[in-house]
Amino acid sequence: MLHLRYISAPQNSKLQAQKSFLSPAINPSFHSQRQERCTWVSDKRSFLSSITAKSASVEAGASTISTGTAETDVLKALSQIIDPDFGTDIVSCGFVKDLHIDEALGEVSFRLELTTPACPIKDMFEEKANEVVAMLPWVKNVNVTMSAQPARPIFAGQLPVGLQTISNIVAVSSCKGGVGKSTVAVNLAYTLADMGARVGIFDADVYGPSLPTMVSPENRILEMNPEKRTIIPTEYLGVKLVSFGFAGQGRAIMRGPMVSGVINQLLTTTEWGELDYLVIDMPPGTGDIQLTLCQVVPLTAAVIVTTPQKLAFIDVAKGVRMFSKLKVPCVAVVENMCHFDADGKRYYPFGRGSGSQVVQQFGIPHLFDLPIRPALSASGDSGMPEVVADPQGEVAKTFRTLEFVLCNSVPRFANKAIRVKVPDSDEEFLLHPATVRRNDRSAQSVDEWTGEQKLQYADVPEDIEPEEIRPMGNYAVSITWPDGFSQIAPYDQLQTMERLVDVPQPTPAQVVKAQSPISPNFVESQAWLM
Ligand SMILES: Nc1ncnc2c1ncn2[C@@H]1O[C@H](COP(=O)(O)OP(=O)(O)OP(=O)(O)O)[C@@H](O)[C@H]1O
Repeated sequence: MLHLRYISAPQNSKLQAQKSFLSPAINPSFHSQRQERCTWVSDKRSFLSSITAKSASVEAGASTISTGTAETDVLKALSQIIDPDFGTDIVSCGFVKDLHIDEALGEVSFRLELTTPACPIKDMFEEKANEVVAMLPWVKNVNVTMSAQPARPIFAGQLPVGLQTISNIVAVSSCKGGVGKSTVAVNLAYTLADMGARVGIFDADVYGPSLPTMVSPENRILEMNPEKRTIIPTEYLGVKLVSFGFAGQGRAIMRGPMVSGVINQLLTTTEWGELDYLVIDMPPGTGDIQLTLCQVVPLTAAVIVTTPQKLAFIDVAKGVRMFSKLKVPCVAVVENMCHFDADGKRYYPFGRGSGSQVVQQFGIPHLFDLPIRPALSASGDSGMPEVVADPQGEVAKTFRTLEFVLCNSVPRFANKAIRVKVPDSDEEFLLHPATVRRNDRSAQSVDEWTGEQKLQYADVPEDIEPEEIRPMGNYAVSITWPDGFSQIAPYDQLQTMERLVDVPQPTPAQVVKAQSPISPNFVESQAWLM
């Protein structure tokens, strides 16, 4: 079942991290001879798909006509529900908001605010929340509403205004044309939208834009805001759309640098508004145009589309390497047109195995097969994505699983991170400061005798920053936190914590901006090297 997949391979590090947070004290070796260093870095990139448990998780003040016991009952009941992604209960995660209790009438209402509106298990959360609260003996009526946290800006202050309110930017890429990249991009975008996310599609293919054929917006020409000199996206079924094909120019005859300029202008001057996901339909290939695009935009994740031919493997490998160099995680490979069924048999007209070879060789966690389906082609040509035309069909099911994988594989990026360096082993990784603080195993955080966790998840603000990090011999670092707490963090323990994904190096323009007084941390961070 889907639920099982949710905690599959890509989540291992998270689960391990949570285990170390929740379980009794681990036994780090205090005699490690490694010389490791911690650096405090901050690149202004906000956490994607993360939670903010800044304050007490429930707005207790909002409760009405309730006794403390009733409220405790409700919270206790809700704390049985564990978010498999964070390994923590939904109360500690800060998801429960606006709790209202009328004990006399037996009425309870609250809102569950999730990290993303496209949360694949939101229905499960809603159902479970209803169920556990309804089981309380005095409860007669439960009213649960679902909502999502607002989009979080990425590289806030360092990106063009139009991109500042986009939470996740996902590249759908292929190394050759005609393999079905646009088909995947469009159907993925509409699946995300169907899950309740605010979505945009940017068709970055200037030479052969496919988006205008695949969707049918009423307004087929992009409008300009003459005052702000910005582009207003057109829209179809709630998804915002920008394509050169909507610029009234048709296909372009342009040289590379000019193309890059046009793509960047279209992308960065668009008023996207708040988006949970921007899906970029990349131009095919791995040349300068693609590279420039990836450098301008802080990509959250990439999905690679390929066909099963052996030859395609070489091209796909190029794509994976490009994203890997840019430190963009490839979360899935879609092997399109892999087979078709006829006369009760399955045919593989392009051979088999190149997708699984990519997955094995590059450690990409998920492979999806998309068969050749006349309906997919027809829906592409008719301007209505297949997942919209046939939401219960096989294709829609595949895309729901891809959406599920994407939402759960979107890594937690380094916003402000502690860089742990292991000079003798080349090992270097980033940790979120709040994770480090939450994993403190001292007597102040964990009961020495029972192993019971005293420091609760929500006790540590998500945006906590260390004041000072000092090495202690070669086995640990001492971290001073703003509340005065001095944490001794052994390197062995740091190694078990959930790691953040490093982000692409900033472009010179970003560094220059980061040196302004508005965002000093970027540069300051480089000085934390020990
Ligand atoms: N699985 C499939 N079954 C049938 N037709 C498909 C399938 N996938 C894609 N197609 C069709 O193949 C054609 C090419 O697909 P698409 O435009 O998505 O490819 P692309 O890689 O984006 O191409 P380009 O690089 O030229 O933009 C389209 O007509 C599309 O409808």
